[in-house]
Amino acid sequence: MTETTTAAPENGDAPARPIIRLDGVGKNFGNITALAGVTLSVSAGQVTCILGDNGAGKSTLIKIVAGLYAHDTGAYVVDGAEVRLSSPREALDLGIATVYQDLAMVPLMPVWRNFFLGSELRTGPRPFRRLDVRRMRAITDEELKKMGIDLPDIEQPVGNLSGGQRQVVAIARAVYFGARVLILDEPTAALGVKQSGVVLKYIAAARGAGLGVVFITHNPHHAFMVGDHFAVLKLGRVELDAPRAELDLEDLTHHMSGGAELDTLKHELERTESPQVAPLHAPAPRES
Ligand SMILES: Nc1ncnc2c1ncn2[C@@H]1O[C@H](COP(=O)(O)OP(=O)(O)OP(=O)(O)O)[C@@H](O)[C@H]1O
Repeated sequence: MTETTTAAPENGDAPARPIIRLDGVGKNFGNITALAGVTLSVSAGQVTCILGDNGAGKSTLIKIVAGLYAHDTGAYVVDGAEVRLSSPREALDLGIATVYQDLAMVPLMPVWRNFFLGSELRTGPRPFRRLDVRRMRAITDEELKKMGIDLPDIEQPVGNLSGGQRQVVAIARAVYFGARVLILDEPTAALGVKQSGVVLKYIAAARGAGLGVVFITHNPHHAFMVGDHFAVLKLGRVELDAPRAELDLEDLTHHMSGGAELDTLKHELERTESPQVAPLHAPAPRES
């Protein structure tokens, strides 16, 4: 296989204690079971990919991890202690940051302003405190450079950036504000090949900075470029849970494309082609 990968090197060391562990987690909405018995770990310096089709339960899972939903069953463990989060703020305080697809950015505001959105730095004595524009610009510039992101002008509105660049700014922002776990909700879903590559590169950079990354995606190719561990969700359950060493891109694609179901369907179709089914004949020409 010629696929280039940027996965973490396997060094044979015993894995460190995970930052996050879900143990048999379930969530119901009325009589709909969105998740059931989900067990999953996220460790520092590792990219955990969560794949699944529409309705598989990916959003519900990240909303539990991000503190938006409380789980109904099982345990959510952070740094070895069981938690029950009741807001995204609590998740952030534990170092768990989520970058959603819509990114929560203000398109007309400059890049540096979006970088500090909601956590602006201020200067001067009360009650005359004002935004510390100089320091926010300098930090944004420095942090983007640290991640290897080269934007020509951090004064430009964030809406002028490409989708991939905006994702990358959001990743750098989460790293700067102390994330230990970064949850990325389908960051490459709306992007072309080149822009997806840019985002995948910075997912690898976040892992390189020691973060535990949870990468939600529909795309097994993207997952396999950066993933250290893969979980495929199906109808709310973990259908496949494997470290990189135990599978290849073909296995992952097979699982994602409903490979097992397609195999069954193929066999059923073969059986249907039996002699009981009368062959079709062209109607005899009508006599005039
Ligand atoms: N707030 C809700 N109320 C009722 N049912 C819900 C709610 N949120 C999710 N569900 C149901 O739970 C199941 C899992 O949905 P979820 O959105 O987590 O899947 P998903 O994998 O993120 O799908 P997609 O890729 O389409 O976003 C689906 O059957 C969905 O209809």
